[in-house]
Amino acid sequence: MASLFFRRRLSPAIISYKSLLHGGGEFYLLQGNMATEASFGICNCLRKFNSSTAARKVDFTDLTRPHTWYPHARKKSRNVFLHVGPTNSGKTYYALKQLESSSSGVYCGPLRLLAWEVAKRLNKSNVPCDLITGQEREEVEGARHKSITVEMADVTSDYDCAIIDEIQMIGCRTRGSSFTRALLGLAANELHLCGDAAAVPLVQEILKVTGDTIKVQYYERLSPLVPLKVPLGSFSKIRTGDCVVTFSRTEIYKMKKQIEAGGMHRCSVVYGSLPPETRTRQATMFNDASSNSDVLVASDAIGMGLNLNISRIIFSTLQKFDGVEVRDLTVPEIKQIAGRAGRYKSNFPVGEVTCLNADDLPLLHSSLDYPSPVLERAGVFPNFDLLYMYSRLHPKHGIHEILEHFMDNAKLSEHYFIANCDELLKVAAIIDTLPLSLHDKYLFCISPVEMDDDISSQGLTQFATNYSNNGLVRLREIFTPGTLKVPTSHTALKELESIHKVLDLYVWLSYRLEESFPDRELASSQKAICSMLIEEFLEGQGWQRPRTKRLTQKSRLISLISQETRQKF
Ligand SMILES: Nc1ncnc2c1ncn2[C@@H]1O[C@H](COP(=O)(O)OP(=O)(O)OP(=O)(O)O)[C@@H](O)[C@H]1O
Ligand SMILES: [Mg+2]
Repeated sequence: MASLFFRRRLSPAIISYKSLLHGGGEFYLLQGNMATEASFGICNCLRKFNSSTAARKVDFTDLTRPHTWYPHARKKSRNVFLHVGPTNSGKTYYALKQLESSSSGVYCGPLRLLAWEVAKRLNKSNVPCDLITGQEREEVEGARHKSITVEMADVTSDYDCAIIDEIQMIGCRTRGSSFTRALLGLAANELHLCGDAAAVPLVQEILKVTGDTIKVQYYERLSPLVPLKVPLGSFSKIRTGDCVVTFSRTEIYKMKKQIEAGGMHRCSVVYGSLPPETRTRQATMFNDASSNSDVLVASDAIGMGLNLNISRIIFSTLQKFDGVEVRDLTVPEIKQIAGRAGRYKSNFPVGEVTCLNADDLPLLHSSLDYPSPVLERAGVFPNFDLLYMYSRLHPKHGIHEILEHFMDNAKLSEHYFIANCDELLKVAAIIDTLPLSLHDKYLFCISPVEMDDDISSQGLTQFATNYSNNGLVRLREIFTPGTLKVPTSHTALKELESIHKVLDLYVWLSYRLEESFPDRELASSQKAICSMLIEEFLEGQGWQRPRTKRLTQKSRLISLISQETRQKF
């Protein structure tokens, strides 16, 4: 972290000169683990950079050779294994076996929940494994393995073995570039890619220029998935092990209430804006046959790679609002979600899938029969070095203008598209009004903020403003510990979820600007309180409301933590 501060004080000329000399890997600034990957290509540009006329000729928006951005990986001839097949076919299981037997390695997952699951599994198998996500660093003594979210991939370290799970995400509009970065940048002797067969031709094309060897291994489902011919029709037919899928939180709570009103079942809920630790506990409760929750009501937050004890998936709708419009679910989305039913070695060896309404059945059936469309292009995004070098030629441009320029002018090869950065642009528009360095602006832009959530975006604005004014951001300037309460309404619940996001953002920033965001511990303990209060709300939502011993203890714990926190501050 000291290097961050060091770097902020360096003059731009020194940075470019040092990048020139070292050709990448020395500075640690970027997304995830902040590893910069100044490229051979960039280096070639930089060799000319001392001459300003030559610099002006360099086109930093040329992103046609992203494989050259990772000199460390290019020094290796990697053995790449593509494990592809339908859901629940043992792809991740096989790759993890290789990771477990390797001398050092990294698992890169698309979700925090999956990174947690893998770290837990490796540690349980006596393979010490660190957990690293944007907001967590859990280091285990003697660990030579890491389980991380893909954004955290370190492209400057050497690994014996690396896994990128759900590689088809390379085609994702927003996060695809993080998968491309890991694919091109991980310096591993063995690189295992798990996912949908739709990614095979694209990965093969992309890796033609890297000198790696590629083997493709196809997998079959380990247990059957049966599409039902009849719809569920009514919640009175809900059974233990069912998972009802719907896409808005309002609908999730409405359906939970309807199902529980029947008096036969108790529901866990999983959806995107619940704190991840709450999602895991809700899923664990549903998985645990001895708990009183036996039905799951969830959004597509359960859709990727997770192993749940689901017997039957019931789509309440096959449409979702994707932030821009209401649209039909895509074939891969339907398959991913349906694939959560009947997981191999779970309580339900045969999975079933159906819809609530008969009208949706034809689309469900045809989607399950249809192969996922082959991916044609992978996401790519300019790294900080490129943005920075470009900014040196256009010193008056703010980060918004720079990003827009890259979006409009990037040169790409036929296998790539430039990742959508609408969210970054929303932050950039606010951050540009503050007197911050490009690097700091970039950090705030890539931080995990949801700009459409008022509380979350206000939190970010406040953090950035205080940071810019004082260089120091104390959490209690915007948040009074000890004031959190169990929500009594859905509006209050939503507010608490947003407060959790702001605290999560503080923790994220504290890992990157450690001295300026010193209250990580307080933010983490308040985050834990938020999740506990949310869970208490969820427990109180049921058809029975037993004030169990566990609940009372939990309440006591909350008040203890609050007291402790109050004493501390
Ligand atoms: N050979 C095996 N022995 C025991 N359990 C296995 C084996 N193969 C897979 N499993 C178990 O089966 C379940 C599904 O496997 P896995 O998660 O690897 O599937 P996947 O193909 O990666 O699915 P998805 O596409 O949904 O991610 C997991 O719980 C896994 O632990
Ligand atoms: Mg998997």
